[in-house]
Amino acid sequence: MTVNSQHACNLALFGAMGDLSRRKLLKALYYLDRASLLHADTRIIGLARNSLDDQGFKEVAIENLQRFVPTSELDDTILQRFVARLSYIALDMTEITGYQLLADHIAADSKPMVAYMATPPSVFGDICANLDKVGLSHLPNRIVLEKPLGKDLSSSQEINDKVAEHFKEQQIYRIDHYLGKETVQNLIALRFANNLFGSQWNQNHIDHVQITVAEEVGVEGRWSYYDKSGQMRDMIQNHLLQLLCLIAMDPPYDLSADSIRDEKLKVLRALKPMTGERLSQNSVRGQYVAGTQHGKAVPGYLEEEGANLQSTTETFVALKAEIGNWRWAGVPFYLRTGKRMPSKVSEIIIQFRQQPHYIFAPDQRNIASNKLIIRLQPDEGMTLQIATKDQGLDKGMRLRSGPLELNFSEAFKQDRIPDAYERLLLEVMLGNQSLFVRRDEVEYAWRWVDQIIQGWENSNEPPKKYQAGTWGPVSSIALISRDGRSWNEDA
Ligand SMILES: NC(=O)C1=CN([C@@H]2O[C@H](COP(=O)(O)OP(=O)(O)OC[C@H]3O[C@@H](n4cnc5c(N)ncnc54)[C@H](OP(=O)(O)O)[C@@H]3O)[C@@H](O)[C@H]2O)C=CC1
Ligand SMILES: O=C1O[C@H](COP(=O)(O)O)[C@@H](O)[C@H](O)[C@H]1O
Repeated sequence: MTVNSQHACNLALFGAMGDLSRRKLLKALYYLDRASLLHADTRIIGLARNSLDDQGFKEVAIENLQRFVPTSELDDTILQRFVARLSYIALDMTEITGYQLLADHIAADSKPMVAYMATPPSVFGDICANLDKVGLSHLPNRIVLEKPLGKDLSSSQEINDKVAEHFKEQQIYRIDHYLGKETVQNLIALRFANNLFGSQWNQNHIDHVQITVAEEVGVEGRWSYYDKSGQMRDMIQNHLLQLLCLIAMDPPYDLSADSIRDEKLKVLRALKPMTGERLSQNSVRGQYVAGTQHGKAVPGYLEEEGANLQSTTETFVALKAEIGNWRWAGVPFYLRTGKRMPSKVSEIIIQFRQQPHYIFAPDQRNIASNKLIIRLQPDEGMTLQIATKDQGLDKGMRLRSGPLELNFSEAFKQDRIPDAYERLLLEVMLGNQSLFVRRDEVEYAWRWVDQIIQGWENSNEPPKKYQAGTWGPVSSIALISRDGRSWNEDA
């Protein structure tokens, strides 16, 4: 890709001293510079409360890049070029003082401003209002909003309303970092560039879909945020529903942001409500207790730093979701995600149906169907399980299941797969909204998630306990085995 003058911008990084900025965003920007994807005129203005000057911020950036970028990838010439782009403004984001400095700082040139809000959502409204007051809310300026966008539909609407008073939808880039993962974008290529899959992608050929996002980490010192959220709001409402949409959506008219987002929205609207009997049968919530991971003892959720012993927040969710449309009628989507699982695995399993007439040995039925395993992380790639004849004169027509394997790093000789934030920052700078979530998507996702949370709260049932280092409560196994199916064991 070449970087032309249209890609130059003034990136205003609100919350520049926070964890996300220090750990992920500065690093992603450095890698973009290293890949020659930052225009020579692009400037980065850090904004936070700490009283620092430009030099102090440059030092913070260097210190964090030295910490988070492997030494072999930290090139001194690029590092110097990168920090030369940095400047800093100290401000309280809720006060207008400081915004005029920002406006003056960037007034001298005609580059668009990208305001990245790596801050709590409680200040999004103030930042937007203040940017507007100093004349920075016009097109082509854009804003980037970090998650979480509210804790339910109404709080999300409140945030979106405040932002919308000052910025138009085409200026707003809502982050779901899963959409920036290379392998997640690859779902679009897989489905719409391969007739082999495209032609089979419906209820005639697919038996069911599984989406697993298992994390090894616990709450990592984020108790005060996480306990108000839980795995449903933290992971299902955004990341898993976005994955489900990319798997289930109809082919978009083209690759434009709104064509893709229109199709994703239709899926969210077609999700069958989860209430009453359907909710109790088709959902499991869990909370981890002390256990072991990789042979090491780890604490339970209620023993984590800052824990409230009464908490009934879920750290694991399994769901059987159904999509009420022609393509997916009768095809369950099993979703599961949890913290403190045995390993970090994000994968999507497409289990194809068997052929209509079966002619092989009765004990080999389970081999005679295809399974597509899409590994999002780690070890990004795909495996298609296919049935072949077992080799050898003595085998007769015995079947054997074997993998057709595509490992992205090996196949494409990539030394590193770019982090999601690199892709997302680049797309914002290019002004492409395809990998960002539109307001109506966020709100339909909340509608579906809210009724599940409401149902759980009404039932008064506490989450089921599971030991850290296991795949979740046993009832999550029952949820799928009741249908005569099982979670993919290769996870
Ligand atoms: N950290 C992560 O890995 C992820 C974070 N996010 C989201 O990104 C956002 C930022 O997260 P994170 O970096 O972890 O949070 P931090 O609390 O570490 O950083 C927030 C930053 O915003 C600043 N800030 C907050 N209020 C004000 C204010 N009124 N005036 C000036 N500065 C202010 C803080 O300054 P001060 O320190 O002075 O308060 C700090 O620099 C959150 O919405 C979070 O949910 C999303 C995904 C992952
Ligand atoms: O948004 C979030 O995502 C992370 C998991 O992201 P991944 O890229 O490491 O899979 C999760 O741990 C965190 O709780 C959540 O807020």
